[in-house]
Amino acid sequence: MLLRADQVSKSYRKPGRWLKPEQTTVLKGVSLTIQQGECVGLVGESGSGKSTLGRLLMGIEKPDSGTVYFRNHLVNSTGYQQVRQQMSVVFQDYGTSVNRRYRVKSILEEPLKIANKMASKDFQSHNIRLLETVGLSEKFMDRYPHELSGGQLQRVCIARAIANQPDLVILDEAISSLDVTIQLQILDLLVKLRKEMKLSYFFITHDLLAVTYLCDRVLFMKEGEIIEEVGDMKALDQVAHPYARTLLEAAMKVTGVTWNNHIQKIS
Ligand SMILES: Nc1ncnc2c1ncn2[C@@H]1O[C@H](COP(=O)(O)OP(=O)(O)OP(=O)(O)O)[C@@H](O)[C@H]1O
Repeated sequence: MLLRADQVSKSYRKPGRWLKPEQTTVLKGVSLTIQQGECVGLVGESGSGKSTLGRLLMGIEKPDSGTVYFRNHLVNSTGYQQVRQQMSVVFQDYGTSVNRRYRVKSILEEPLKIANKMASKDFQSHNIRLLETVGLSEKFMDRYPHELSGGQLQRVCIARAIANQPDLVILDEAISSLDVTIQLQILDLLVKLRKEMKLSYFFITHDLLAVTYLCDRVLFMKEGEIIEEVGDMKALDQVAHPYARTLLEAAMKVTGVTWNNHIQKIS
C-alpha cells in the first residue's frame, strides 16, 4: 500500500466571526487508499473539500482526527520526513506555483537542492533530461515564467514535480486552467509519465471525462464525504448516487458526447 487515509476529518473557523467563533466541518471521516502505480481520481463540486483532502494527504496540513500513512509512515511524524520527497504536487495555478523571478533551470533545481542527493555539477544534464521528458527542449532552460505559455509553464511544473522521481504525484486541478487542446496534450503527457516512471496519481478535478482518460478508480466527494466509488471506468455510467449521476450527466451535456462514444474513444 502506498497511501492510506483512515477517517480523516478537518474543520476550519468560519471567517469574520472573531467574537463568536464557529467551525465549518470540511472533511467528515474520509478514508481512502492508493496502491503503488495506481491513479485515483477525486471529483466533486466546488467547496466539497477536495483540495483540503489533497493538502492533508501531502502533510501540508494536519487532520483534526484520523490518520494518513504514506509507505507505512504516519504523515506529519518525524519518520515521514524521510519519505516526504517521494510525494509531490502540481497545482492548477501554474502562474503562482513558481517563483516568477527564477529561470526555468532554477525552478527545476529547487527540489534537487532540497533533497540534497545530487551534485550540482549534474544539475545541467538532469534539467535537460527533465525538459525532454515533458516535451520541452533545452532552449527553455534560461527563460523566465512570463516568457512561457500556460501549457509550457505547466509542463515545467510537472517536470519539477517528477525531478526527484516520486512515487505519488497529487494533481490538484492541474489541467483546469488550460484550454481544451492543451489539456489533452497534458493528459497525454501524464499518461506517458505514469507508464514510463510507474507513477501513482491522485487526480483532483471537476472534469469527469479527464478522469476516465487517466484514472483506474474514481471517488465522488460531496460536502466532505466520499459518497461513491467506481472501480471500472467503463462502468462509470452505472453510478448510483444521484449526485454522482448529476455530475456525469453534466459532463456529457457540456461536451455533447454520448457515454458509449466516449468509452469507445478512450478504450
Ligand atoms: N485554510 C482555510 N481556512 C478556512 N476555510 C477553508 C480553508 N481552506 C479551505 N476552506 C474552506 O473549506 C471548504 C472546502 O475547500 P476546498 O478548497 O477543499 O474545496 P474544493 O472541493 O477543492 O473546491 P474547488 O473545487 O473550488 O477548489 C471551502 O468552503 C473553503 O472555503
